[in-house]
Amino acid sequence: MGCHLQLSYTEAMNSTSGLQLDLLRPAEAPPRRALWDNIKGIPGSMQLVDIPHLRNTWIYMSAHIVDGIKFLAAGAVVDAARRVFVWLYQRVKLRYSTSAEFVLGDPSYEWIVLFLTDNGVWQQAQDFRVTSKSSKLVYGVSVSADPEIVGSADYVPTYESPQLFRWRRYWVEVVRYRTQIQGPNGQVQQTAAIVLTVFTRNISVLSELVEEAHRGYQDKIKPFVTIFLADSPSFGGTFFWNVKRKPHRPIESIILPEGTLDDLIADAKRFFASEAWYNRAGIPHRRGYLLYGPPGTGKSSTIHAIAGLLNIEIHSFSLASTFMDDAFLQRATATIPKRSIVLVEDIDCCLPARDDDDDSDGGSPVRHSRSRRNGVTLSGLLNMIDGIGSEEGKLFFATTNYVDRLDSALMRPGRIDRRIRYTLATCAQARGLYERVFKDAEVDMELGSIGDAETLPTSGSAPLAADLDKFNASLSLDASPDPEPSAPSTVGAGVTDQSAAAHSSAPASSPQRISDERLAELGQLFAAEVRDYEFSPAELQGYLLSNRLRPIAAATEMGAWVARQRAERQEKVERKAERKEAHARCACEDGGGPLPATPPPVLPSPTPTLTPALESQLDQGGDTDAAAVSPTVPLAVATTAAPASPPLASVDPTITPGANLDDQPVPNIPKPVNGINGSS
Ligand SMILES: Nc1ncnc2c1ncn2[C@@H]1O[C@H](COP(=O)(O)OP(=O)(O)OP(=O)(O)O)[C@@H](O)[C@H]1O
Repeated sequence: MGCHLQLSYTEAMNSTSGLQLDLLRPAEAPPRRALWDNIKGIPGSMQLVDIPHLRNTWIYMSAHIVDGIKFLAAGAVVDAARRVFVWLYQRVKLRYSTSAEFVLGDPSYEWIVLFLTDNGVWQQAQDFRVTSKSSKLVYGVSVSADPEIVGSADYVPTYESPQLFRWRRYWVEVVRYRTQIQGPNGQVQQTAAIVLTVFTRNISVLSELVEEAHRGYQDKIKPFVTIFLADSPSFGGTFFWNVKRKPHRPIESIILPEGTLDDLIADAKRFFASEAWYNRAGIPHRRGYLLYGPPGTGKSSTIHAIAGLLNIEIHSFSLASTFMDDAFLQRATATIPKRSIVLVEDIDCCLPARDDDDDSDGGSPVRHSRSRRNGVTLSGLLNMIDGIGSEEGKLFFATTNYVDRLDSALMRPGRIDRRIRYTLATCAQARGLYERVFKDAEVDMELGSIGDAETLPTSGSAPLAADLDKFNASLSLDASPDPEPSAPSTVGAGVTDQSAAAHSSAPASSPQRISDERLAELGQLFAAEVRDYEFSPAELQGYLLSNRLRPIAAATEMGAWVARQRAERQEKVERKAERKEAHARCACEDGGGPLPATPPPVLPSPTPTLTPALESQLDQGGDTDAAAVSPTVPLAVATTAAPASPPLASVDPTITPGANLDDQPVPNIPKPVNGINGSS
């Protein structure tokens, strides 16, 4: 058996030589045991060993060993070369390059991503992270030509291996990597960073690159307002600003009493233009505005429109976030770049109400009291507003629905320099809103027809019907041929369907633009149905949008809508009063006392409200009350229907007209009716 093995092995040896030995398959190689037996000469097999065979074996093995050594040497050389190259590369990189890191969450990260996109660097990538887009700014790579699909997702490359590209005459290396960082409470946050290395010793090249990236970013986002939301916890001092973009809001789309916006914009522009003066005078270069009033009156919209007009970014804080605390506010504010808006919406929401103050220790009682929900204190908020981080050309905006909850320390000049009161819509605003929604609207005769049976109220009030008749008589659309007189048909509550007749003679379904005069007339008709300070602009906008394709019906049906709203409000008031009464009855039964008779609730109509003019006088000592610019509103308590206004004292006897608001208790703006005033 052993001999047979040896023989076959010998044959194999004879038939192979040199490099061919390498091709021997393991199956053809002699069993190791046989080789071992040959060499060691185990008794019993000694007689089988012959020298030539042993020599062949040695030749075979030495060939392998030599080959192995060759491979090892080659590997060592390659490895050494690689190490030398890396070493040299690192030296060159260190000596002849400058690097910068851009961390996700920092605004500069956005600049660089966009810069790399514009320079086509991403095009070489093969590995992407896809996120559904929340903004219209495309960072990623365009992958679809379908306009329905384009822009619906972001393709952000995720590769971690270095990429080289040429910028101007320099080579630039880009590496993007993902990492995790751990917060103080053990939370883990995923983050990413981009490292750019420019191969030059001239550091100004890198800063030029960053500046170019910033400029490109600003050009690209010009049509957008960028909003950085501080809505994630910070990790080891790193802040994660969640970035959102909104298209610019045209300033004309904000309908406020005349002069309000112009005044505010002029003030902000003056502020930015007078940095040198601030520095010379030793006054911190910052300015604070408080916009206050019921919900849906345009406070946030104003800020976004101003940010768009001045081309500045908004950094917004939500004080209600559970992770917010004083230290976060301070550090996050310090990261906000110069010439930005710092926005705190609903600034009252994290602070204890004034009523709570009484329980605190004297002096400035709420100064250190903690928010009910998180670690933000009034003291922390004040430091954020006028601390070092806020001094570099920043506009501070705060909004609130509950101005009377704010501490006077917050309202003092230097922190809040101007207060602007927002009210529910006046008739003039209602008209402006109507015209804004339907300006340049193309009206399909069919949809816009005033005589359309489906759009007309079937049981309209007489004044409405009369208005409609009057309006019908003058209704015609620009560029439409004069309607042929036709037999009038009666539709709805006695309204002549002249438009329907016009429709029958007009070319079917040819949208036509409403002329400005007609638009103004329709706007007037619309506004005539509402009272001053009865509905918020947001409510009116909601109604108008639900009739966006029916401008004429929107005007003519407004009366019905208003009637419905009033009925609903009255119903709510009654329900609320019933609940209160039931509650009181229960309490009396529990306590055993007699139940006092309560008069049935009546929805106050008209709703007494402080007019903007009155508010203006109250604010004279303060910097502003922009809503008061309207000189036509008399100093009185506005009533929504009664011709005679109740005396001022009936609203709040503590308010002295013309006095500085800071010297007075904050005026007690009448409680909203059914929550329409926003302060439920
Ligand atoms: N004065 C206004 N002019 C034009 N549109 C307005 C006005 N007020 C409100 N709107 C519209 O109503 C909606 C809500 O407005 P916005 O968010 O600015 O109100 P707000 O006062 O900030 O409300 P809140 O106090 O609830 O935050 C927006 O879509 C805006 O277009």
